[in-house]
Amino acid sequence: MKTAIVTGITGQDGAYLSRLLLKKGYKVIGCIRSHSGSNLSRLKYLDLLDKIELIECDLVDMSQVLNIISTNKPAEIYNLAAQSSVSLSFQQPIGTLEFNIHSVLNFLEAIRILDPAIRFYQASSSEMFGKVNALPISEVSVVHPLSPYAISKVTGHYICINYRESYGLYTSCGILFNHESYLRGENFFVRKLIKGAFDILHGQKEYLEFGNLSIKRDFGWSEKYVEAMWMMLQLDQPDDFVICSGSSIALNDIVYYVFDKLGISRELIRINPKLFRPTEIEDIYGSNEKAKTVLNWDYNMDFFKVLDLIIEEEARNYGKQ
Ligand SMILES: C[C@H]1O[C@H](OP(=O)(O)OP(=O)(O)OC[C@H]2O[C@@H](n3cnc4c(=O)[nH]c(N)nc43)[C@H](O)[C@@H]2O)[C@@H](O)[C@@H](O)C1=O
Repeated sequence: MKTAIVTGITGQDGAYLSRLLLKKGYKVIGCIRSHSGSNLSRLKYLDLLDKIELIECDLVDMSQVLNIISTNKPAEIYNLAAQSSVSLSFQQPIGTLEFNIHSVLNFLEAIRILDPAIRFYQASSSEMFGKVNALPISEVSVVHPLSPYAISKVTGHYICINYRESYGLYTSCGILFNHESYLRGENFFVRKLIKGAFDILHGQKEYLEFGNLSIKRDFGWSEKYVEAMWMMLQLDQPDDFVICSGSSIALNDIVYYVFDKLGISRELIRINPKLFRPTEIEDIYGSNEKAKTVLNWDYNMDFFKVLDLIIEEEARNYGKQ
């Protein structure tokens, strides 16, 4: 039985990836910040809590990273832990950069010292390409980060490439575009919209406030995206892959779709300039050609279908949690 360590296991992707790894017969070890302070609701929702092992580990503390690897001897490590909010990174640039960079570096140093055969997956991000100069984005597009979060992801990405090229480590980076589900945190746009719309339906909110809705993003379905993470680490050679749907949608159209579908008046959509970010990507979408041909990953979900699925799940669970 192979052991996989998953950092960020309490998040949307961590929960779905753990479920996938368990189905494939792995022993799954999750790194958490602390037993008392971690939000285990997603793992509980997917009924994974008694099937995985959770270990407290401060990922910016090298000795703890060395310890978790030497004790558990993983074959694969999936590094999903991060301060993942672009918006928060503008308020907490130092904390974001420190955590998102040092955690990667600690893992790769620990792997280099303890067992260079361990395969490492890094969660890179489409945000790395912020100031877009050509679309669609591919694995060789020029990076130009527009936020502290994006800078931290560019740095983590290149640390992985450098450890691959300099030390021969097996490091693969998944460059994931926005991907959503019912398990997405409520501070992210799509879940905020759908949960908020149900709050309006149930009389808990009078209206919803958003930032800039005139921009476009490439959105997909989280459960399919985590499959690509696992597929990457099964290749003979490490490599980097863009994981995306291949087209972008205007945020306005997403909001209208959800409000219209639930029969909520569009007049209850408010724009609050305070929610605008200092810098914003106007339009971005990627090419998943390499993932489809080299990885054999398939993706053909229309994002409005994804919205339908999240709405159905919200409807089933609203008020229960
Ligand atoms: C690929 C990337 O994907 C995610 O980052 P994100 O794109 O910042 O995600 P989000 O859902 O917060 O924003 C999506 C868009 O929606 C706009 N927007 C408008 N109005 C509101 C609003 O009211 N709230 C939020 N959150 N966003 C809003 C916002 O300005 C942005 O353009 C993370 O997983 C990240 O870790 C990652 O790597």
